[in-house]
Amino acid sequence: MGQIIKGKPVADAITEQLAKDVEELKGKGITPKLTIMRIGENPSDLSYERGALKRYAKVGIDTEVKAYPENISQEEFIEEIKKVNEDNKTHGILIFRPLPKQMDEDIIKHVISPEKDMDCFSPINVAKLMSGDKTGFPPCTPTAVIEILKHYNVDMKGKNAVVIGRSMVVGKPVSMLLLDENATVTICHSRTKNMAEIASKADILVVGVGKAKMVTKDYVGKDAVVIDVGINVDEEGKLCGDVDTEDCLERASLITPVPAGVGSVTTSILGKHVIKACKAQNNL
Ligand SMILES: NC(=O)C1=CN([C@@H]2O[C@H](COP(=O)(O)OP(=O)(O)OC[C@H]3O[C@@H](n4cnc5c(N)ncnc54)[C@H](OP(=O)(O)O)[C@@H]3O)[C@@H](O)[C@H]2O)C=CC1
Ligand SMILES: Nc1nc(=O)c2c([nH]1)NC[C@@H]1CN(c3ccc(C(=O)N[C@@H](CCC(=O)O)C(=O)O)cc3)C=[N+]21
Repeated sequence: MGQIIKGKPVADAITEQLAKDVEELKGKGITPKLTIMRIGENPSDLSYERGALKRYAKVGIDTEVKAYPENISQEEFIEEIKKVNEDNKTHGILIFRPLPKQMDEDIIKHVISPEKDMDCFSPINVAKLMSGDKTGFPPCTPTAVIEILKHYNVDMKGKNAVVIGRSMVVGKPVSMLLLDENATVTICHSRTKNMAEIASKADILVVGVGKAKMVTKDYVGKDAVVIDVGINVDEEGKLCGDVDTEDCLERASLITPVPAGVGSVTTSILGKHVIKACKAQNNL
């Protein structure tokens, strides 16, 4: 019988270090600041925002939310990003994605300043992620996956890692980060054949698909570690992941739950990025 591994202890360990880093910066007269840019009122954006505001109030990271109406034009939004880029008090920027349909992400991604881009939106940070350059900012959720594996002492070196999903938000970046940890990585997607068979060969299975409880025990090899990135709502309106946790527990060794899994670590990684940006911008 496997064990459920929660995100909270991981998030708490990171937050403890964050509080120390903030104190040190404040001793130098610097207050780290994050500006969140949100368009509309998407529930999953609001959930992330709530989590971030709560955590940063505790550690002392100044957090400003700039909320815009759903129908803001691309031109206006670009002007707003430029203003925040130039705001000397702001060290980090988070723009919630996906953006509404009147926006072209392939245009907007070039506007955000790479030094302030906390979630790998800028092509500069994407390139740094691909080349393993540690001066950039990898996206927070994939980084949270790696931090959870490290926290629970899961050895990645030489292990078979299977990632289901290939988006720029979850699947592709988490695959690159696993590769950096010397795992042997296989990426599955909607056209993959025999997916359960491939997945069941994994020592580490990372799932970011967006399909409630899609991953059942036939995807899970004996004693595999399963990381569930999905955030979905089930038939009863409850939050659930992409993994059928109950079903998979009999074969897996460790499984992250949803809620209280990867999502809760994402906000602490974002805080870590803000500190890193703040230090870099102050030549520390
Ligand atoms: N915990 C957190 O902090 C976060 C959680 N999430 C959650 O993670 C999940 C994934 O998000 P995101 O990557 O943005 O989603 P996208 O919809 O952008 O990507 C989904 C990926 O899954 C693949 N896929 C879809 N259906 C299947 C299937 N039946 N079999 C195999 N692969 C499939 C798609 O393949 P193809 O490319 O072929 O279409 C695609 O690569 C969502 O539930 C989202 O809510 C997202 C961000 C943060
Ligand atoms: N550029 C960008 N990057 C993202 O990573 C991104 C995004 N846009 N848009 C929205 C989605 C959603 N998302 C969540 C992150 C954490 C929680 C989280 O902390 N969840 C808590 C519950 C928090 C609560 O609801 O109070 C939990 O799972 O336990 C939720 C959702 C990141 N996303």
